[in-house]
Amino acid sequence: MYLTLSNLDVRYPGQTLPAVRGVGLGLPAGSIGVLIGPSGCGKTTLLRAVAGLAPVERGEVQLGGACVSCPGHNVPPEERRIGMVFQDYALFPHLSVGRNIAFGLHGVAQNVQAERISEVLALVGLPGSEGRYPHELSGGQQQRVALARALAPRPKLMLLDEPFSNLDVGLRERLAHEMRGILKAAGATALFVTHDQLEAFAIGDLIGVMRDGTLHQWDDAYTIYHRPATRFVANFIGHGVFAPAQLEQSASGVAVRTALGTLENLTDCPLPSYYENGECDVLLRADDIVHDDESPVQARVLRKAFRGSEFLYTLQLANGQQLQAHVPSHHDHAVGEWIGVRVQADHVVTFAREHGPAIA
Ligand SMILES: Nc1ncnc2c1ncn2[C@@H]1O[C@H](COP(=O)(O)OP(=O)(O)OP(=O)(O)O)[C@@H](O)[C@H]1O
Repeated sequence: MYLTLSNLDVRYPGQTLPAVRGVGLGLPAGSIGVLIGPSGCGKTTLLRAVAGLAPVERGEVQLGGACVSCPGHNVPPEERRIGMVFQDYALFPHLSVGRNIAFGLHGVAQNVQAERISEVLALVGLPGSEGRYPHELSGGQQQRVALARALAPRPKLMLLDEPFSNLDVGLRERLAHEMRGILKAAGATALFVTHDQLEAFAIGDLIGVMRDGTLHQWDDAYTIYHRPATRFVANFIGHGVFAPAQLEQSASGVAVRTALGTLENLTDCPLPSYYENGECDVLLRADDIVHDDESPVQARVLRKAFRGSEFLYTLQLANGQQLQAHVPSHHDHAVGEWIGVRVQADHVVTFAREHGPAIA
């Protein structure tokens, strides 16, 4: 691993509880990790701790095989060789683009500096922009200059904290893809903070879902979505419901009985063999529920949200259980109508029964 965090606690002075607690993760060289979670869960604090800008109380930060924050040993932020990009661009308005980028290259011979500036400007898709000024650039262009400036000194690690949050939605989505391409072309290892899950999926090789200072899961996007480690992750990412289910032994192993039929471990997602009284909740994602006129199971349309290519239907079974389903938008059913549904899930994920919110 290129960046390793072990059992990290970060506590601000005067606070009784650490803002980050017991966080461990590993980021391979050249990979992009994304931290996502509700406001105040500690994403920025974790990023700042990696940079050496927030007080680590316990645990370790290793970067490129060397310890930068360990008990009794703390490398100062300016010696960690970390590049940072924040939401507010932070370009110097009175300096040209070239001079802004040169700022991170002090001590470098002028001709080498000029070469590197033109190289990183080309990398971020703004070749030849050395002489322009920040006020002559759009928000997205300014953010790309900020990225070029952070990349110019060839940092060991890039930290990006909600770099698109000041941009409008369409631009954010495009820039998220561009940003991934740029970081990959630069061979950078990066840790990125966002609260937008589509942005996280677009950018991250690995995604960390945080809550209340703890890291609930650190995995690739597919695993986070299809095999959430906790109810919180299941709830926070994507749409779906927790449906009451009963664990039972079947001829081929363990299965769960639900109001929509019995589900077995269909692929590589083993079902636990025990829950108290066999009672559990199964996660049914909106894309696990298929609209099928032939199905004997009927559900009533409670709500519908048009999403272009599909509707997100909120449905209710005769027993009152709610479901959500993504249905191609040419199946335009009215609220109150009964439609046939069945489960088509490749992953069966269960959690201990909890009488919390039914909609994930
Ligand atoms: N300098 C500080 N001193 C004391 N407490 C702080 C400080 N900075 C942040 N906190 C607290 O630490 C917790 C985590 O904050 P942090 O900014 O890391 O969360 P976040 O997940 O990045 O939130 P957001 O998505 O809103 O930016 C919050 O409870 C916050 O109030």
